[in-house]
Amino acid sequence: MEAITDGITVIETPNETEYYDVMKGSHRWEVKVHDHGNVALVDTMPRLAPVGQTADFAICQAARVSYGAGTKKVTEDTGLIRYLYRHQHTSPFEMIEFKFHCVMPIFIARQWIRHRTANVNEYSARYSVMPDKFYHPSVEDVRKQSTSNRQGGEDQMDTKTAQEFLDYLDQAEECYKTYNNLLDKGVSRELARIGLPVSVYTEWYWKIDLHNLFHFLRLRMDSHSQKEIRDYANAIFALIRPIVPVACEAFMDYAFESVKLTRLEIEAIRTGKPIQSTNKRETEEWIQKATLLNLTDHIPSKDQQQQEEKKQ
Ligand SMILES: O=c1ccn([C@H]2C[C@H](O)[C@@H](COP(=O)(O)O)O2)c(=O)[nH]1
Repeated sequence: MEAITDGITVIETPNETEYYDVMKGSHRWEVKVHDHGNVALVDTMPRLAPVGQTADFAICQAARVSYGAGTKKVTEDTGLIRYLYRHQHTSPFEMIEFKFHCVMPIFIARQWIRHRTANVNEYSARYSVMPDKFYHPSVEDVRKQSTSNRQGGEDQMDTKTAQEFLDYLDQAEECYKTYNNLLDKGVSRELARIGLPVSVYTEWYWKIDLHNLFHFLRLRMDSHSQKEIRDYANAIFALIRPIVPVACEAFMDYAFESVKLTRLEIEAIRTGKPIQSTNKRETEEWIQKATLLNLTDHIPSKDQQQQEEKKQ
C-alpha cells in the first residue's frame, strides 16, 4: 500500500507474519507499592512482536542489521542475546524502551532521578496542589541504623521506638492542614509546598531503554539499596520480565546474580595465598565472594583477620 503525504510517497509494507500486542491489548499493567505508590507500565517499544516471539526479537533485529540476516529462529536469538549481554554489546538493548507511570514519595524520587539516562515528566507542585498522601511505614518496617553500612538500615526497631518514629511522622503529616490553609489564604503553590516533608508523594512518567533500565535495576534491586526504592525496582522487573524474558534471564545470569573478580582476587585463587590487599573493606569483599564460591581455603580465620587489622 502507498500513501502520499505532502507529495511524499509512504510505502506501508504488509506484514509477512502475524504480529501480536506484547501488552495483550492493555494500556496499563500496574503494581501497587507501599501504602499509596505504584509503578505502571503504560507502553513499550516494540509494542508488536511476531507471533511465537517476545519483544526480545527487537534486540536481534538491531544486532543483525549489519549483515542483513533479519531475525533467526528463537533458539538462535536466545544464544545471540545471551552472547551480546555477556560481552556487554549493549546498544541493541537500547532498541527496546519502556514507559512507566510511577507514584512515589519525594525521598525515593531523589534517588531515582539520579539515573540520568531516562526521560522524565514530573507532577508540578507549582501548577498543582500536592496530594494529601505520605509514605508511612508500618511498625515492622521501621529499621534500625545499620552499624556495618553507613547508608542503610537492616534490623527491625523495637516497637516502642518504632511507635515514637511513627508519631513523629504523624506530626510532620499534620503540616498538610497548614499547607491547605495557606493556599486558601492565597500563598503561592510554589512556596506553600516547601514546608511539606519529603515523605509526600509525587508522580512522573519515566521512559527508559532496556540497557539503561538494567543498569538501574542492577543498582536498585541490590540488597545495598534503600528498601523503599528496592520495592519499586522489584515491581519494575516483574512488569518487564514477561515482555523481554530472554534479556531478563541474561541480566540475572550475567549481571545481577554474577560475581566480578578483581585482579587481586584472581591472583589469590591462582596462588592459594591471602589476597594482597591491606584494605579492610576490599578484604571483606573478597571473603564474601570466597564464601559464595565455596572457596573455604581462601577465607582467613578470625585470628588472621585480627592480625591483619593490627598491621593497618
Ligand atoms: O542509595 C542511595 C543513596 C543516595 N543517593 C543519591 C540521591 C541523592 O542525590 C543523594 C543523597 O540521597 P540520600 O542518601 O539522602 O537518599 O545521593 C542515591 O541515589 N541512592
